[in-house]
Amino acid sequence: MSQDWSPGGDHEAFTQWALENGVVANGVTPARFPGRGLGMRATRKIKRGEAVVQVPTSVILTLASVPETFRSKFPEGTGTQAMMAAFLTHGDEEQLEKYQLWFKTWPPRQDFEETLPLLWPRELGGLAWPDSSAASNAGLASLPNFLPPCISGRWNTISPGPRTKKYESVHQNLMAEQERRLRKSWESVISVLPDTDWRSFSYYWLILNTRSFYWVEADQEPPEDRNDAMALLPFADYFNHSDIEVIPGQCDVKFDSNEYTLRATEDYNEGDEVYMSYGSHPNDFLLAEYGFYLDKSSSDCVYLDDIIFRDLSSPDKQEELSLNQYYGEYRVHADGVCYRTEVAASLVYMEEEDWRNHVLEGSTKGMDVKKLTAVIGGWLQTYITEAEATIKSIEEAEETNAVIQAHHAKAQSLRRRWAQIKNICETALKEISL
Ligand SMILES: C[S@@+](CC[C@H](N)C(=O)[O-])C[C@H]1O[C@@H](n2cnc3c(N)ncnc32)[C@H](O)[C@@H]1O
Repeated sequence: MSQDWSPGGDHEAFTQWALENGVVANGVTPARFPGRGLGMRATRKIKRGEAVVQVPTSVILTLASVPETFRSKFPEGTGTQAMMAAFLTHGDEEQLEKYQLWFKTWPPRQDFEETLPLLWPRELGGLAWPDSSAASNAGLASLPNFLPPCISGRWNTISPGPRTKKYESVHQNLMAEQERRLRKSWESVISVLPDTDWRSFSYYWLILNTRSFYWVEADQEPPEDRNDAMALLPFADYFNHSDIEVIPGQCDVKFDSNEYTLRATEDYNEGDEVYMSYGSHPNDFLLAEYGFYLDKSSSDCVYLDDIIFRDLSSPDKQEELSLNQYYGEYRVHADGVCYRTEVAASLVYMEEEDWRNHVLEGSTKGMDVKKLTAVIGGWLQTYITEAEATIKSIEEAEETNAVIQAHHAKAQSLRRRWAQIKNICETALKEISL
């Protein structure tokens, strides 16, 4: 009789294929974990640092696996993800034959539609795509915003402060960046292969987004855009994420021209789920990019930039922050706010000259802890008010809106995420008030 964690026939057949093709599984096997799909289960005690999976480069799927005759159709500068997703959509059966058992283990498109906000209905913050009933995203701004601001860039209770400078942020306004990347890939592919099917292409693009590993060919320099350094690794793509702290110098993943090696970053007992860390990502990033978030995570945080720039809206003050390398990326963790946030808060109440001397030379003239706490406390309270208003509006929509009712699990997931956000801000508020 099969146990409840048993992965099922397709996964067993694929595992057999992987082992026959040189993949080494050292104490781990694919298994089902409720709420996480497939993952890796320890078949014995595992010690931190042990190599648990090794994948030979002969079976990994990289841009180099895409035949030159296919790649050469695309203009220079076309992204790796776009070309690989196009190959998976169009590549001839013979070329892809050897991977068929692997492809059967991947989640269906329906799973992405359930879990990834960018494919959700517009009422829940999703976007218009070529297969949507809505032709464009016009009118989105008039709907209530249920997604966290780090994902949607939108707020219900405030207008974000202006940004007079550009800066790179990996964890804010996530959906706009995802949309930009996916649309760019789509446009470059249909310009070359106009008969490409959107649903297949976007499926493989999302498979690459959620299952790929960092990879650079042995003889090549790392590309400027990290997204161009990707490969799909059969079998290794079963690992689920946990917020494990990777000890510096003890890499959990390593590759060379022969193989990709994944090491355990913790001790495990037989029957435990063995995780890998996808990176120190806040929950909003995990939700937007991977379609899940963690109940507890020391990497979780939210950003105050939109709130802070309301109080520091003048171009002069923004110039001051920028010149001193303190422009943007203002984080709140449950244990308080980051130093950048404190520096920005000081600029609200200090004379500019005192602030500059403080930032550049450590002068304490003009500093006032009470005023600092009041400014930061006000910012955190603004976020808490937003969380409370959004939770209320999700609850109301669950009573009154048929679309939200039909997508109850998604609405509940957002409601729980907003409760986490409120808790982060409240805990941080207590910390700074001590
Ligand atoms: C690399 S795959 C891992 C294998 C995947 N669970 C499966 O069933 O094929 C990444 C995807 O697994 C899921 N996932 C990873 N870690 C998770 C976690 N801690 N909790 C819930 N889902 C998780 C998410 O759907 C994510 O997009």
